[in-house]
Amino acid sequence: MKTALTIAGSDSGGGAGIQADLKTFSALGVFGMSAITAITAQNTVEVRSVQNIDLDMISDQIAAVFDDIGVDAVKIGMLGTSAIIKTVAKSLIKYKPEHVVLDPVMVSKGGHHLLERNAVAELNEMLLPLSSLVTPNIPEAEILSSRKINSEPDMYKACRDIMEKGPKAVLIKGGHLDGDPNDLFYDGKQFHLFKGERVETKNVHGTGCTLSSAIAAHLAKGESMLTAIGNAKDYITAAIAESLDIGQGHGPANHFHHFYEQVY
Ligand SMILES: Nc1ncnc2c1ncn2[C@@H]1O[C@H](COP(=O)(O)OP(=O)(O)OP(=O)(O)O)[C@@H](O)[C@H]1O
Ligand SMILES: Cc1ncc(CO)c(N)n1
Repeated sequence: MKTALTIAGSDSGGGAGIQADLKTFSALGVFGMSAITAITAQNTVEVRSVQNIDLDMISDQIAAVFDDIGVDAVKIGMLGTSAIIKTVAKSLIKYKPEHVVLDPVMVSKGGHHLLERNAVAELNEMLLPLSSLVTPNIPEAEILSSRKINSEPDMYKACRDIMEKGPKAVLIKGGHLDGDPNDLFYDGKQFHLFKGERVETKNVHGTGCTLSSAIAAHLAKGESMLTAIGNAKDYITAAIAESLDIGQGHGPANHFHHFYEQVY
């Protein structure tokens, strides 16, 4: 069986972070493993508190998985601090996984900072060069490219800027712009626009986590980058279309709607 490792934060509410990633891996038939970087007390409304995990514990979790089981693809989510970024970068340099999908998580939907503001330099310098694909949303792409993004043409310019930081490819998610949520891919040679159709719902908690872990799962199964992204885009669109109206805020994407239909 193919395996995927998520290096990310825990969301007690189950909609984002490690929990979203493991649900996605399972739904796509890949064996999911985790290295937890931080624990958040979180629900559909807010992040109440955050506890970062000790650096040694983070690198031990990663080493335990690589030394024994092996990893076909890595997904990286919330990293919290520049010290955690450095720790994860060191592990990636040691184990050299073939596929690394980096979701540069910075701020939660409710506005809570999940990455120290001064850690962006480390993200750029240490992790982007180790990534097969980096998947910023619009605000994250603005920070990584130091450029305002108000339209699709701006996304093309930001893709070029972000590629200069050294990832093998970039996918800017268009969900935060008006209109249909189209995501723009660039690998330094070709652009590809992955077109979406906007689902009118507030239940979009964890959609970025889900998209990046779905890409990692499809890469783990041996698909090419463009095929993996296309399949992951179909997966997140269906998971948003069937998203769950639980909690008072942004409800989560639904990974198992076929199964849930039977048990409602
Ligand atoms: N309302 C929507 N309908 C359909 N697709 C959407 C919608 N909103 C976002 N998407 C798509 O979902 C994926 C995730 O994008 P989004 O911009 O929501 O990520 P994000 O902001 O990083 O999410 P989060 O921080 O909650 O994890 C992208 O493919 C995007 O185009
Ligand atoms: C733990 C965690 N990771 C990522 C996100 C994405 O917004 C979140 N809300 N929480």
